[in-house]
Amino acid sequence: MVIDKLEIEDSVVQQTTANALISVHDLTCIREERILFDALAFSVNSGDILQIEGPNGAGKTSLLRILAGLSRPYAGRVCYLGQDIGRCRDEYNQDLLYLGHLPGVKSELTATENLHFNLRLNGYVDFDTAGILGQVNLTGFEDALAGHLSAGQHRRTALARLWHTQSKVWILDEPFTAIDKKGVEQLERLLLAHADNGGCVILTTHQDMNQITDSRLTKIRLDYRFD
Ligand SMILES: Nc1ncnc2c1ncn2[C@@H]1O[C@H](COP(=O)(O)OP(=O)(O)OP(=O)(O)O)[C@@H](O)[C@H]1O
Repeated sequence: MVIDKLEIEDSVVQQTTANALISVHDLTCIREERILFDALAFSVNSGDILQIEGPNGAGKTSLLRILAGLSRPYAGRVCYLGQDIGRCRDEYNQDLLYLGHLPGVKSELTATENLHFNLRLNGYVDFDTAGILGQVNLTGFEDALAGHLSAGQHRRTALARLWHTQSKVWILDEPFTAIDKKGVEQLERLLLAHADNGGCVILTTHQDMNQITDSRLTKIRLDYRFD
């Protein structure tokens, strides 16, 4: 019987990371001939909140995009439930909510239309748009064009889908940007509740968090490298 190398690697990965939602193996990323990180290995379980730290340009967004399957690493692999994400793309995409630091909100649509569009795109058909927008303090702005909203309200429009999604894996690039203090606390509580309900959160932020204490966080630091 011939077993290809990937099948052998898959079985090893499944044994070594049986309980992990996400596992990362020997991940290397090179941009513009600069190694951002190499041989990175870690896993993320249900209940985990993982913060990727590091200075501007260290490679945090690059790592999140690789974890979300939006770009490919130079080497290494990312697995979801022990399977390479390239091999379980549909299942992974269904369980993944990725919010990049450009929040994917269309200026020419209203807050309601944006939320509706994003939830429908992710397969949801039955939801209370006004109720969800109320959760992010956008009551009264439901019909405002996103292009006319403040920066914080614009960001809240993007974040609103977190209050409805059933995706387990949340990958969030700078989710607190432009959000006021109360909104940050509200979002932190939502992230904690999501993790407590069996999901996981992987995020970057340059902002201090108060609700999510250090004891609740796992941190991975990327440093700016010149080699
Ligand atoms: N698609 C790309 N092509 C070429 N270079 C890229 C690409 N994406 C990122 N880079 C470079 O990789 C480096 C890391 O960028 P990245 O956005 O991952 O950093 P970051 O840690 O998220 O920074 P910040 O804290 O400023 O958001 C930067 O020098 C950037 O110019």
